[in-house]
Amino acid sequence: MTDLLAAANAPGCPQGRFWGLIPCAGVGARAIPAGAPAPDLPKQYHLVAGQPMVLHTLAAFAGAQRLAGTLVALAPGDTYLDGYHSSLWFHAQCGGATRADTVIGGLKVLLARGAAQHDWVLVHDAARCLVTSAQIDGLIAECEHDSVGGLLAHKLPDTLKTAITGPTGVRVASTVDRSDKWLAQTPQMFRLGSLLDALNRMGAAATDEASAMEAMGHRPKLIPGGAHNFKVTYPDDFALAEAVLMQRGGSATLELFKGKRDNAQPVGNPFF
Ligand SMILES: Nc1ccn([C@@H]2O[C@H](COP(=O)(O)OP(=O)(O)OP(=O)(O)O)[C@@H](O)[C@H]2O)c(=O)n1
Ligand SMILES: C[C@](O)(CO)[C@H](O)COP(=O)(O)O
Repeated sequence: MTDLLAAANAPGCPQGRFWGLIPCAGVGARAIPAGAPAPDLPKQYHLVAGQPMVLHTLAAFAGAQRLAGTLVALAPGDTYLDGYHSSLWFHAQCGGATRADTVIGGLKVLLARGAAQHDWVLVHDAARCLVTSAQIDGLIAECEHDSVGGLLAHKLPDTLKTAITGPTGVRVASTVDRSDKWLAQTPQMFRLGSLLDALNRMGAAATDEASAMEAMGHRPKLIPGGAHNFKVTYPDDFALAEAVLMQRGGSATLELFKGKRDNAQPVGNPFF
């Protein structure tokens, strides 16, 4: 079994390898409490359960069995991760003004470092720090033989309203049928070349990878991801993420990166 998996990830494999890509170049404006000053660091570096949020995300990717490597796409000038090294991920300052720009920059770096057009890429928000290695491997297993690819998503659990804003405030305009509604999560998994083409065509209007693929006429697979795979977006979300991580034990991230800060030597990665 191990040999089979190694072969599936070998360079030149016709089925393609699997790469992680973590857009990590946002500022986290919605995570700042109303009236509070802007923090020194963007939200992905805030401490959650004792570690910078993105390290929890990276721990999940480091634990996924099928990935050949993971790229963290940082904003230009962001050196926060310089002291952290792992054979399983690397980082590059290839971020852009929008999430779509950052993903496009990351895809180009992967291609420049030897990834193939037909390789698969799993794009995942740095700020979605509760994803598990099992979910990442599960998404690969569900999508690797699909002609398009797919994404983790959560079937809408609540009644859905549209709103209208008028002189008496924000009021309900209508109630929408929720039977076919899902919340898009990440990772979102597509062939690297197809995704780059789709994002280049759609540009910043693509708030996720799937919407760019949809605009090309594709129908990505929806794979249930669960309520815990939420994106830390608003101030209250930090406490929720911390509670889930502490309930899980919270130690995997700590163990994985312990001692890797300061004077650590880069660890050789066969692909980078
Ligand atoms: N130009 C950007 C914008 C966002 N992201 C990343 O995309 C993910 C999801 O975006 P979001 O939660 O919206 O993060 P921010 O853009 O930082 O948040 P906000 O919109 O509140 O400023 C985050 O990991 C964020 O770092 C990115 O890499 N490049
Ligand atoms: C990619 C995403 O997390 C899927 O829900 C989402 O679209 C990101 O949107 P944001 O506005 O950049 O947070």
